[in-house]
Order: sequence, then C-alpha cells, then structure tokens
Amino acid sequence: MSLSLQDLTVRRDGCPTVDHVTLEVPAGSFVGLIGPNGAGKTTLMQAALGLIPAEGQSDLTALSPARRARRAAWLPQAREIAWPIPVEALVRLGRRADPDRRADAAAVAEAMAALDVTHLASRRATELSGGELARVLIARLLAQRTPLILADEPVAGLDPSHQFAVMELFARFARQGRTVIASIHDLALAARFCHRLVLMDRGRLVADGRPSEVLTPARLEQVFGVSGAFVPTPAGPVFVTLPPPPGSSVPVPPEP
Ligand SMILES: Nc1ncnc2c1ncn2[C@@H]1O[C@H](COP(=O)(O)OP(=O)(O)OP(=O)(O)O)[C@@H](O)[C@H]1O
Repeated sequence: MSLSLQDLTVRRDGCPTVDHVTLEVPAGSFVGLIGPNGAGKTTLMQAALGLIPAEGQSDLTALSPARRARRAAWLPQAREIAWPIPVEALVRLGRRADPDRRADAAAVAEAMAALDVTHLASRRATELSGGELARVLIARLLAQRTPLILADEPVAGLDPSHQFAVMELFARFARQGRTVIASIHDLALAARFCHRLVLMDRGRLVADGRPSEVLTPARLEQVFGVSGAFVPTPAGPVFVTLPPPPGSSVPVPPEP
C-alpha cells in the first residue's frame, strides 16, 4: 500500500508547521521520519491521515473514514488510557474497523505475541508500566492488520530488546509489501532498520534518501546541532550521534 502526499501544508496561527511537503512512499517501504522537536513530524502524519485540516492532497483523505481505517493504522504519540480496561480488550479495539469477525481472535493473539504482551492479557491497562503500555498500544495497532502503518515515536520508552523487536517487525512488514512510516528520534535505530529516512526541519522536508545519504555531517550539524558517524562493528555499521565538533557554528550553552 503506497502513500502519496502532494504539497501538503498545515498552518497554525498563520504559520506553516508543515510547509508544502510532497512525498511518495511506495508499498514495501519502512520510512523513518526524523527531525528535531517541533519539526512537524506528528503534524505531517496527522495531516496525511486526515486527522487535522490541511491544504494540498493526501490520497488517504479521499477515502471514507471506514475505508481509511481499514487501509491505515495510526499510533499516536500520547500513551494514555483513561479506563481500567483489560489489556486483551484494549488490543481487540484495534479490530473495530475490520468487518471480518472470524479473524479477530487470531489477529489479537498474533499482535500480542509479537509485542510480548500475551502474559499481560488480563491485567488492567491503567496498571502497566510505561513501556508495557506502549507495547500493548503497538499490539492494538498491529491487530488492525492494515497495509499501511503510521506510528509516532513507536519505540520511545521501550527497552533496547523491545526496540529492536519492534523495528525488526516493521522492517519485516515492509519486506512483505506493507508500508510503515514512523517518526523516530533514535538515529541509530532509524539508520539501522529504515530503508529510507525523511528529514524534516521547521515544517519542511529537507532530505530524503538512504540513511547514509541523509545522515551527513553537514546536515546533522545544521538541523540537529550534533555530529555523528557510521562506525563499523561486527554487526555492521552503526550510526553514533556525537556532540557538535569544536569550532562548530552550533551555539554551545555556557558552563554554569
Ligand atoms: N495542537 C497544536 N496547536 C498549535 N500548535 C501546535 C499544535 N501541535 C503542534 N503544534 C506546533 O506545531 C509544530 C510542529 O509540531 P509537531 O508535533 O508536528 O512536531 P514534531 O516534529 O512531531 O515534534 P516532536 O519531535 O517534539 O514530537 C511545533 O511548533 C508545535 O509547537
């Protein structure tokens, strides 16, 4: 399932927080959406899904809400549950948009196993740790079995082993022809698992390509105010983020 955005713009108080973004994501992609805090990553995904008003076009917004829900699943950044609902029932809520009731049990069980939350099935969602709840909400996302997944910081708050598991799962979905777009602050994870990185800065799309093409020293310094490098390891090249180089134009706060 591909995603096509044409000239997408979101204005808030007259200022564009997403500024004329055009993006084509073919089926079978795992795209990491990166950029500093406030760059517009969440806003772009919300606009793509038709959750907020936007100028320009997203091929998702042309669909009826019911068809859109069967095509795209959304993991919001906020991980809050207001009711003490049992975990399994919460994951099952992901099945609402799919009319195929016979698939419910398998979809829920498979999603819970993939996120290692089967043992939490009867626990109240309001009584989980932050990382456990995050995994349960990703399981709800997977239970929807949509061809397109948009996830806002899906690995934030997960321990390293579960971060790897989720990133590997998304990469596998892409190999199977599904499409995943995820905002990610951990550049090492993004560089390792995503086929393509899309870099946003101040609402604009400023770089788009393979991780090694996007994570260049000049861009890292300009956009994030850091440096970084791909370091060879026995497990392949690993991207390491470093403080800005001496003499960098990035302002360094004075010592207290
Ligand atoms: N509901 C809102 N009303 C007004 N401004 C908003 C709203 N939500 C976000 N913004 C602003 O829009 C800009 C983009 O925010 P957005 O959440 O898309 O950034 P982001 O790249 O996802 O950031 P982060 O990495 O911190 O999650 C920011 O300047 C933010 O302050």
